[in-house]
Amino acid sequence: MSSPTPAHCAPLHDDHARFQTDPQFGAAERDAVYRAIHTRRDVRGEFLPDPIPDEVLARVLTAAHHAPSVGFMQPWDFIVVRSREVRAKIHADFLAAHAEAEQMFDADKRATYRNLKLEGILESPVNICVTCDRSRHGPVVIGRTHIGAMDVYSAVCAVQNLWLAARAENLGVGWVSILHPPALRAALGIPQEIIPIAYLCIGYVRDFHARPELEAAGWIERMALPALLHFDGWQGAADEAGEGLLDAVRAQPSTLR
Ligand SMILES: Cc1cc2c(cc1C)N(C[C@H](O)[C@H](O)[C@H](O)COP(=O)(O)O)c1[nH]c(=O)[nH]c(=O)c1N2
Repeated sequence: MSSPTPAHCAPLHDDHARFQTDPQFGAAERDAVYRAIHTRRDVRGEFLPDPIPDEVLARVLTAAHHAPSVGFMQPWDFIVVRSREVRAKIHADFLAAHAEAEQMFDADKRATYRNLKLEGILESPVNICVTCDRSRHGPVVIGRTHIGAMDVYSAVCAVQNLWLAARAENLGVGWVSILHPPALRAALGIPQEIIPIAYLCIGYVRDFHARPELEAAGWIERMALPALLHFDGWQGAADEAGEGLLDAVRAQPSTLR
């Protein structure tokens, strides 16, 4: 199953045109992007074992690689993990970390926490570890001169691109962070100077949940966006323009609230 070069890429690669020749999104394209954003889910328990075709995974990884990055640093690497043996090591570490994590919550929440499905390391056919090379392109990076964590934030942008592209490919992704970093490093042979950013499980799914699973489980609800909007400063109240924006936010479909 080969796919043609996407139309929006062709002019750039063929003529090295300076500007995009077809820059405007139509309504259907816009809606497709929002659909990917709003229907993306963190997938844990719904994975199917079906293999992911190489060309599909290649598109998803290419999307990740086209994320924004500070100073165009592209600090990421992607470790594609298919080996059951390697995944089993990481899963064993998850079980240990998960048991420790349970004890960190208040006693009345422990039983709920214990019963949450929080990973699909063995059920998903592919795991991907996204890393950050903090020294890539040397010590001084445009945009990271005063806020050192910008390289890490850039690697997270790659994760989000991957997650959304995967959704558009009908692939589920689950981020697993209940792991001991030294164990993850050891299982994957990650050098000391490289930071593991995200351990992701990826695969086709039986279903995508309609809502975040933590919300459905009564753990935490989605917060109301108007309560998170500030105007001209943390303490700022909405003026007339602000009220207009708040009304527009409140008019968003109720299914998104
Ligand atoms: C940095 C980071 C780390 C984690 C997560 C996310 C992010 C951004 N999430 C997924 C998280 O629980 C989920 O995104 C929210 O609950 C919202 O649900 P949806 O992603 O909208 O389905 C996550 N989920 C999980 O089951 N185990 C985990 O260890 C983690 N870790």
